[in-house]
Amino acid sequence: MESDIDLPECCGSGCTNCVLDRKTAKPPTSDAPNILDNSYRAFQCTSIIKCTANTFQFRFRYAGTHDSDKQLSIPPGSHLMLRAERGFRDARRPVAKIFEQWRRGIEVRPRGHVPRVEKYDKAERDLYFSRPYTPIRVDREGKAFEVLVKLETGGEMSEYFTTLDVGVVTEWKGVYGGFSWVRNGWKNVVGFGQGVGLAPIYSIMAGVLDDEEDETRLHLLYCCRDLDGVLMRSDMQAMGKYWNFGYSIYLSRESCSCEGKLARSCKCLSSRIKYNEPIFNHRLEEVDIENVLKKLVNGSFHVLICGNESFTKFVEGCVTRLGISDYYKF
Ligand SMILES: Cc1cc2nc3c(=O)[nH]c(=O)nc-3n(C[C@H](O)[C@H](O)[C@H](O)COP(=O)(O)OP(=O)(O)OC[C@H]3O[C@@H](n4cnc5c(N)ncnc54)[C@H](O)[C@@H]3O)c2cc1C
Repeated sequence: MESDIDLPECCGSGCTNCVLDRKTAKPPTSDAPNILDNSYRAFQCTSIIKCTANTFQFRFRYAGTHDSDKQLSIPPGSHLMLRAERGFRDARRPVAKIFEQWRRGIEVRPRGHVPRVEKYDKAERDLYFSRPYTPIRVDREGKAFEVLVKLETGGEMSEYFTTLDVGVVTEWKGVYGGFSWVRNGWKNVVGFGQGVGLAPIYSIMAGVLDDEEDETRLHLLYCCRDLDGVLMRSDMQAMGKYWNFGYSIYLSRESCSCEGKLARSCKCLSSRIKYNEPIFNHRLEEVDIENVLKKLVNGSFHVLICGNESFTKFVEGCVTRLGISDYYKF
């Protein structure tokens, strides 16, 4: 029998019989049956909000009619697969106004050869492609979830997202992911997120704050290019009112006309942020990570990391040098 270790990567072809169903599919977490049972389900787009120049928040609500006894269960930190037809452009749906500016800003380049992983389910016709996305919020009763999507120039699914509008029905399946939250499992959890990599860490931390019996202390270190690129800014401010949540935002490329950058604080920035908003006009450095983690070494703690490859490597290197091996990379 094929062991899980030998299984190939997900080929991104949106197969009904997906390799992920064997690798990282999560078992149901409660007694009520879940709408998401590892087959594609219809979800209608009910809102689209522009968060930054290239990141949009989409809300999707279950569009099935025969599952009134089922609930929508998506554990924090897990992801779903969205699939779309390879021929989605043939539908010639008009581009919604909300995406016009992004589309104008992109340099349109022909798609060259994009390497594909060998198709897992060869019995399935190659009609679809799929990509994973991480819900930031789930409304169990309303059977809806929200995702933050950073549109990539030349990206196939990014193009598909720009053909969506309120009312369009999409196909999602899940639930996937290797991380499981355990209530009060650690005294402290420190999350390092970068850009849209905030999603799994945000959903886990918001879940802890919603759970009155969970007393885990949470520390979020979030990295962005500039102030306009900060996602979930007002949500983080609201979370900051909880006794067990603290955060800092680091801006690596915020332009600055004063000399504050040298002093790791900046007058131009302070005029644009709220009183006591913990936003710093410099890149996250090893010393910042040390300062947070060294205070926690005497209690149990866990580290979560989500960002691009170089960010993940940098944070992983720092925590490893501090002798910490209890960390999870999304
Ligand atoms: C577990 C997991 C969870 C995720 N959660 C989220 C999430 O919540 N939100 C989110 O926004 N993303 C998330 N992602 C990333 C997401 O799945 C997609 O990878 C992302 O949206 C890009 O997909 P795409 O189809 O638009 O780009 P692809 O078509 O896959 O292209 C990938 C990259 O290659 C570039 N490219 C494509 N064609 C060319 C070409 N001809 N020449 C040069 N470069 C080219 C594109 O610009 C893009 O940057 C997650 C990824 C994982 C693994």
